[in-house]
Amino acid sequence: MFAARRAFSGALQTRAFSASARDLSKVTVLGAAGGIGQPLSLLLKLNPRVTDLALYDIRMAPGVAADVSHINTKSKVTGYDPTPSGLAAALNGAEVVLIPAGVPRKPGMTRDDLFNTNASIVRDLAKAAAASAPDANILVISNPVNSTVPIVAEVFKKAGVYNPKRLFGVTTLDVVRASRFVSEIKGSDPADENIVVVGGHSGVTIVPLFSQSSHPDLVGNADLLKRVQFGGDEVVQAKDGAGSATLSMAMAGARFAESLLKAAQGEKGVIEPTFVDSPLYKDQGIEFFASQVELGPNGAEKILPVGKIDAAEQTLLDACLSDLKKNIAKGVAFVAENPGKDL
Ligand SMILES: NC(=O)C1=CN([C@@H]2O[C@H](COP(=O)(O)OP(=O)(O)OC[C@H]3O[C@@H](n4cnc5c(N)ncnc54)[C@H](O)[C@@H]3O)[C@@H](O)[C@H]2O)C=CC1
Ligand SMILES: O=C([O-])CC(=O)C(=O)O
Repeated sequence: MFAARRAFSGALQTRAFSASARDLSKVTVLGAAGGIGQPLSLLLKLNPRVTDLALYDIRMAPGVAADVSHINTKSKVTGYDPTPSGLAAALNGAEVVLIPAGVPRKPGMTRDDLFNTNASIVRDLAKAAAASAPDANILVISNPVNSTVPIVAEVFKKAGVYNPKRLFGVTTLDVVRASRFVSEIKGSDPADENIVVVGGHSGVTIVPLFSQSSHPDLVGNADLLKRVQFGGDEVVQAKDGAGSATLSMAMAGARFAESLLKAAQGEKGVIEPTFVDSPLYKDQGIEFFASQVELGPNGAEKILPVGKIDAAEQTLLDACLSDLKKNIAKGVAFVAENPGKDL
C-alpha cells in the first residue's frame, strides 16, 4: 500500500492539498472511453488539481463521464457528444489535453504498424485543439508517439499556433517500467529507483541509461534492456489480441498530467522524461527527442542534456537516433501529403 502510494508520487500524495480558486484547471481527455481513457479519467477525477474534467470520444464519453462523475471529489465532469461542436466544447479553455485516441497493437505488430490508422485520428484531433485550445499543453499518448508528436507539431505550425514548449509525447511509462524492472532485480523499492530513459517510445529508440543510476552494473544486462525496450510487447502478447498496456499507461499519463499541473501552479524542480521539440540532436536533423525536462508555468522550461553515458549506451543511442529520424520524418511528411479537411 505505502509502496504503491509512493510509486504514484503525484496525485495520491497531493490529495492532502486542495486547489485554490486561482488554480482552476480544465483537463480534457480525447479518447476517454478507451482502454487507457477510462482509467485515466478515473485517476484525473481523483486529482484535486483538476477542477474541470472534459471527456470526449467517438463513442460513450457521456456514459464514462456519468460514471466517473459519481466519485465524491469536487471536480466537475462533462462528457461530450461526438460532434465537431462537442469536440470544440471539450477543448475550449483546457489547460491540459491528453490524447489516447487511436487503435492499439495486436501481437506481431510494431507501433509503426498503427501509423496508417492513428496518424489521421491524431491529425484531426490536433486541428480541433489548434482551433479551440491553442494555448493548452498537448500530451500525446497515441502511438506511434515518435511520429504522432511531429504530426501535432505540423498541424499547429500550419494553424500558426505552434508553441514547442507545450507539446509533449508521453514516454513516462518507459521510466515507470524501468524503475519497476530494476527494483525486481535489486530487491529495492521502485520509488527509490530513478532510471533515466531517453530517445523515443518504441523498440530500440527507448534507451535506458543505467550508468547514470545507482546501479551502473546493469549497463550490460541484456535481459533487462530488452524488457525496458520491449515492455510494451510483453503486455500486447499477454493480452493476446485484446490490446496493449492500458492500466499502467493510465497511471503514467496521470502522473505526467499531475507534474505539469504542479509546475504550472508554481512548484519548482518538477522534472519528467518526455518526447519534445528538442535542441539536443537538431544538428543531426532530429527535431524531437525524449529526455529529462524541467516543467514550469510555460510548459517545458528546460530540456536537460543527456549527460555522460557509457560506450555501450552510446551504441544504443546511435541506433535510436537513426530510427527516430525516420519516424519523425514520416509524421512530418504525412501532414504535408495529407492535410485533411478544414474544420
Ligand atoms: N505512449 C504510450 O506509452 C502508450 C501509448 N498507447 C497507445 O494509446 C492508444 C490508445 O490505446 P487504448 O486506449 O488501449 O485503445 P482503445 O482502442 O481501447 O481506445 C482508444 C479510444 O480512442 C477512441 N477514438 C478513436 N478515434 C477517435 C477520435 N477520432 N476521436 C476521439 N476518440 C477516438 C476509441 O473510440 C476508443 O475509445 C493506442 O494508440 C496505443 O498504442 C498505449 C500504451 C502506452
Ligand atoms: O506497446 C504498445 O503498443 C503500447 C505502448 O506504447 C506501451 O505499452 O509502451
